[in-house]
Amino acid sequence: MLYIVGLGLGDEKDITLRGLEAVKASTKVYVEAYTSLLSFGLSSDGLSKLEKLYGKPVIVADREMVEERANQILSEASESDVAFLVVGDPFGATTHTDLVVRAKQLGIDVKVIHNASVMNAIGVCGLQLYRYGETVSIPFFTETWRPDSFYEKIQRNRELGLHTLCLLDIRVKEPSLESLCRGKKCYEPPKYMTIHTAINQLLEVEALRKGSAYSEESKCVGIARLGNEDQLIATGSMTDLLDMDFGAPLHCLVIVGETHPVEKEMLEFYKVK
Ligand SMILES: C[S@@+](CC[C@H](N)C(=O)[O-])C[C@H]1O[C@@H](n2cnc3c(N)ncnc32)[C@H](O)[C@@H]1O
Repeated sequence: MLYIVGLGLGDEKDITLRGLEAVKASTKVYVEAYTSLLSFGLSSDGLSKLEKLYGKPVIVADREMVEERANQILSEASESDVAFLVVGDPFGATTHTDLVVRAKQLGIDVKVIHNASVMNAIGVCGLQLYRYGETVSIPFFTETWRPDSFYEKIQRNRELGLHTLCLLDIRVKEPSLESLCRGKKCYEPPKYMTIHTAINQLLEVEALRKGSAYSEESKCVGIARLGNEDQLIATGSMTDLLDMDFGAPLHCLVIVGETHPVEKEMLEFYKVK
């Protein structure tokens, strides 16, 4: 059996009882660490906390292992129970459907155990799922690479009066991730896009494209460390949010479309000023 287990967004305690049972029953445990990272995954004792709770070793599966060595994981799962842990939900934003399809094609039983995900950002600020358009990703700009395909998507959403959830880039220079999790010296720490950087990039693209998709005055919701004890939600114009310090990662941003009166009332609770 291949168990694909969501770990949730907070810390090691957010695994469900069902998920923990699956881990305990498994002979091998992998943790996928490239679509998102938990705060405990970043600390030097991050992995050992998991290993202590599960009572067994945990293998960090970086992007290369998941994409290129999936066969190894699948062949192990064809012989015994294997747990593949995913921060958030296995099908939240970056999905693991490929692994599920391949396992099913090989006749391996698959059980997915869900958990909270970045998709909870949709409702946490009081906006309604029905009123969201396409989600976008904002990649880090470099001197020579400034991709802006998110612009048309946001523009379309805004024309329809819909909200846009923006997921912000995480850059992990592998193989630093494993060494980071194991508390060894890490030559290049992962880079997480902040709400601040995302808004600056969004405004830069608007200034170039001049399509009036949004402006400095557009209402947004900044969400930091969703699902953690110190989660922070703040709503205001892009300029208001640029003046705020949202603190430690992870961050995401919602560009607000037209609001229902109840959504408006909810947003008032998170107003910056
Ligand atoms: C690919 S998605 C995460 C997928 C993950 N499997 C899940 O279900 O949540 C990664 C992006 O979501 C956002 N994100 C993830 N966790 C977050 C959190 N706890 N608080 C705020 N944003 C978060 C960040 O913008 C991050 O770069």
